[in-house]
Amino acid sequence: MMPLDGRPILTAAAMRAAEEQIIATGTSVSALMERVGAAVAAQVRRLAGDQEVLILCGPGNNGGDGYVAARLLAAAGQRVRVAATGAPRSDAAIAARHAWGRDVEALGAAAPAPVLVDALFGTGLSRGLGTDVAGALARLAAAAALTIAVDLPSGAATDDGRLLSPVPDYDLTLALGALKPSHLLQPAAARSQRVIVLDIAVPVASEASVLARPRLSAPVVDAHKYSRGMVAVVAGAMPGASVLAATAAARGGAGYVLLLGGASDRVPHAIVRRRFDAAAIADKRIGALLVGPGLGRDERARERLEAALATDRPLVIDGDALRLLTPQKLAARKGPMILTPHAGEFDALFGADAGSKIDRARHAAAASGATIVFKGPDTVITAPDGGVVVALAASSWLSTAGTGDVLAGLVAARLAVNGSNAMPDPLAAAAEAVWLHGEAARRAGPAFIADDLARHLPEAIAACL
Ligand SMILES: NC(=O)C1=CN([C@@H]2O[C@H](COP(=O)(O)OP(=O)(O)OC[C@H]3O[C@@H](n4cnc5c(N)ncnc54)[C@H](OP(=O)(O)O)[C@@H]3O)[C@@H](O)[C@H]2O)[C@@H](O)CC1
Ligand SMILES: Nc1ncnc2c1ncn2[C@@H]1O[C@H](COP(=O)(O)OP(=O)(O)O)[C@@H](O)[C@H]1O
Ligand SMILES: [K+]
Repeated sequence: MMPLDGRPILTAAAMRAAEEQIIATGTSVSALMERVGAAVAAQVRRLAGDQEVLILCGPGNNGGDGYVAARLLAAAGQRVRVAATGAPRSDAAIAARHAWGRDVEALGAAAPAPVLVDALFGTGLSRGLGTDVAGALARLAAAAALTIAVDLPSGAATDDGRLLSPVPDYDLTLALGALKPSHLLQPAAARSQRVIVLDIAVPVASEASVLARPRLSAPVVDAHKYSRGMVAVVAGAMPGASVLAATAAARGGAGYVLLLGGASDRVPHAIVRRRFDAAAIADKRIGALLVGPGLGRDERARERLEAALATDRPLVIDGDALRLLTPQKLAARKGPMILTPHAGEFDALFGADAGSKIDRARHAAAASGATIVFKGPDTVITAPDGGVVVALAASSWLSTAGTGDVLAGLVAARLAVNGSNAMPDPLAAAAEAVWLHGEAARRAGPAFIADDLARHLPEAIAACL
């Protein structure tokens, strides 16, 4: 099965536009539905074996896909029943219902089957399911051994990961033609164990794609410690955080890591310690200057942040520093910047507006001129020029103190390494860091602490060489 890495992510409107393009070139909606139904039926047949299949059909084209799949499964000898919310409404779904030609049970009265296929609602869902429909779906899903959603779990909005009504757990979602934001954004993404994209020969393109394993290279043959990429980490009130970040920067591929102004004595010997002063952070060899982890929010923190902003060095801004800034102030600064907020820091800096995590991160990048790593179980990376990368769910064991400091150090390392070869590409650097962070967490297994994570970074890098 094709991996999801690097695949485009389309909103409901973009998917509809792609479908309309195909329809405009002479493919009918029914022909497209036949293609979808066949692809769905093939997956169901592969997984169901000789178990009975119950397909739930809604009123729109998602339901139409269900009727087509039912007909093709029955023709192939599969035991299959159909239950529906009512009569189909779209022309293509009406035709598909007619072609099925067999009994259609009322959803509320339908008996369960071991394999449940949800073709109730897809990208056309406009509100939560009624309580009767949601209740029947929950009952039938709970009684099934295998649950499969066609395009999207019914009740999940397409574009922002919201659940408009209660959504049961699915073993598999068959995304039609392309991934939609809710296949990656929480809480909707967590409703399905797996997602497979079915190719329905609709050409799809998008500025947004799934985070892919980066291709990295070993240092060039004549590399030296400064040419490899130099990171300077500004320390502050909580020295442990800056040590975690500096350690991650060193293990994340930087050739030289400076820790400026830290009070901790438990620092790896490879990390060079210096007093913090304006001259130290203006060093032209610094490929990325990190400010924020453990910085504090006192007067000294403000001074250090101001000094960092005043340099022309590529900047990574995390943690406390994000609480001391405004988007306008960032927009006024020249030079590459990457911000790594979690949800609380994001809301404080950019406002707790409504909208999808992707749209909010996109607006934040445009408003600040910085690349944004909007962290969480569904990390979204956006660049001011519109590029968007969304990470697949990483290990939930990352929800432990200090892993954000590790990520910030890693982002700085990748920015410095990336900038030592060419013009820095902050989006690529941030994407590399998020991927390596997730991979290190996967390799660290359960119940790791942030200190352990940095130790797994070299293995994660090795997987990209
Ligand atoms: N477009 C194409 O060419 C192709 C699309 N394909 C497939 O179609 C899917 C999109 O189809 P779709 O646009 O018909 O929407 P769909 O998700 O079936 O539901 C819309 C219907 O439900 C209704 N409705 C909405 N919410 C409701 C609620 N809570 N409770 C009750 N009713 C509700 C809504 O009416 P409303 O009441 O909102 O006016 C409307 O009648 C897509 O996911 C893919 O599976 C493929 O076959 C390839 C070709
Ligand atoms: N449930 C989760 N699943 C996957 N990744 C998570 C989860 N919770 C947190 N993370 C990741 O762990 C890191 C936590 O960062 P942050 O909240 O800044 O923590 P801290 O400030 O303690 O270092 C981020 O990279 C975030 O994306
Ligand atoms: K569905």
